[in-house]
Amino acid sequence: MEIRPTTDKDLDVFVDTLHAAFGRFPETPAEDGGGLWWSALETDRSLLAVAADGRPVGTASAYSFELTLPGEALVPAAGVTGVGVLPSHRRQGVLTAMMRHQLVELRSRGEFLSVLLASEALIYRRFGYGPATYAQQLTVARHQAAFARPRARGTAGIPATGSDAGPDAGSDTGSVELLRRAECGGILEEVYDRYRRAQPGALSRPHRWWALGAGQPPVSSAPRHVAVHRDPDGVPDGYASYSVESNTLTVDETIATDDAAFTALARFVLGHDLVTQVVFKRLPPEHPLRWQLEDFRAGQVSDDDWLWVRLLDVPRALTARGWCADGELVLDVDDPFLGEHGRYLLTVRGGEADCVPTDREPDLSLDVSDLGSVYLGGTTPSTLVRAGHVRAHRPGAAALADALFRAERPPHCLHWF
Ligand SMILES: CC(=O)SCCNC(=O)CCNC(=O)[C@H](O)C(C)(C)COP(=O)(O)OP(=O)(O)OC[C@H]1O[C@@H](n2cnc3c(N)ncnc32)[C@H](O)[C@@H]1OP(=O)(O)O
Repeated sequence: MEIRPTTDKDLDVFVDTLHAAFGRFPETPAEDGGGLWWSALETDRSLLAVAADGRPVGTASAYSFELTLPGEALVPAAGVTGVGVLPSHRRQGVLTAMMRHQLVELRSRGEFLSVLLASEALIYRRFGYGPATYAQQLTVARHQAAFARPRARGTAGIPATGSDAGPDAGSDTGSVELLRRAECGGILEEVYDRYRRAQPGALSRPHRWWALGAGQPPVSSAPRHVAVHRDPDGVPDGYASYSVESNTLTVDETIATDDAAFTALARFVLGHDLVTQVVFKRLPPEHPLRWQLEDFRAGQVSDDDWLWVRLLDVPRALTARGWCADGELVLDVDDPFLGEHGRYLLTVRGGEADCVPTDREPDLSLDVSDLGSVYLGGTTPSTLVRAGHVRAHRPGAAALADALFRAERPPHCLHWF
């Protein structure tokens, strides 16, 4: 078997093979050639696994994204996608060969992080990926959707997300306008881009995604209503893209650059007539919306992992992010898939880290996939110690690691790719 890069000429074969791996058929291409999820594929980052008889049997690709790290650091990240192996060739090591080829190639491009959304949770840990961000689906019965009066006294103004004071749900001084997806793509792109730069765990949505309508709504051009929130000066600062079917209003995503805009948008969709429930997809864990409702049980929550993270260069990755607490930690990191092992002294001072090889006794021993899980601050190291996956070599090591790895706000990603 050979793993080879693709060119534009291979796109049809790539798409065909990938669909066959999922047991599907490629949708009929739109006349203008856009709007399909694979239209944003980067052929120079795509791989085909070809069997000895010349037949393509596996695919893997990657997008060029920017990932926001804690401390609002924007770094390049490879978004692994389009992974599939024909049912006739499974469990013969095709994926393993493609993953190895891909990781080596990413490193040769100078990349130090790769991320993916896993179709199944059992596939990617062996390749060094760990779940790092989580998303919640909140289903609210509309008859229970009354908002509580904020209990904080003396709330002045409407602070930005992540500040300590909460927004007064009733004091929005902005406005909500109802548009169609087809008429507000530019607004969505601009608001999303502002939001993602300040949100740890968020991925960029390259302009070509919006231009092609690639991916899922509201990036795709599927018909959607869009509630656009504007600040008192008329500047868009949030949106909720939604559709209504069988008395259920489903919000694809609610993007807001502050809590007040989010609250206004939530009020807007929860106030929709002839709807019995509102489903908010892909909310960040611990989102305040449940707390804002009078009836805490009005919302039903289901949790899912979202972004999986893989470190390709531990010192570079650890020095690239910002840090909220000072301290020193010795990490002993095992990377069995790449046959590597390293021990690093992580020193954090004033929000920045230094990370160098050391032979000091370790504080924590962990697999690179577990380092991926804690990297963005969405999983505490102590959880993985308690689960038996990370070894703490001294009392207090896990608590120190928790304090160090915490992000200024829980990481969250809702971009589908
Ligand atoms: C980022 C994305 O694109 S996610 C999309 C992933 N693709 C899909 O889910 C499409 C449907 N599935 C497939 O195409 C294939 O089953 C794949 C790609 C998941 C696996 O490809 P394969 O070539 O069979 O994997 P490979 O033979 O290299 O397996 C490596 C190991 O992973 C294990 N493994 C692979 N897939 C799975 C799975 N779905 N569940 C559990 N274990 C798995 C294998 O058992 C094997 O274990 P071993 O080393 O202990 O023997």
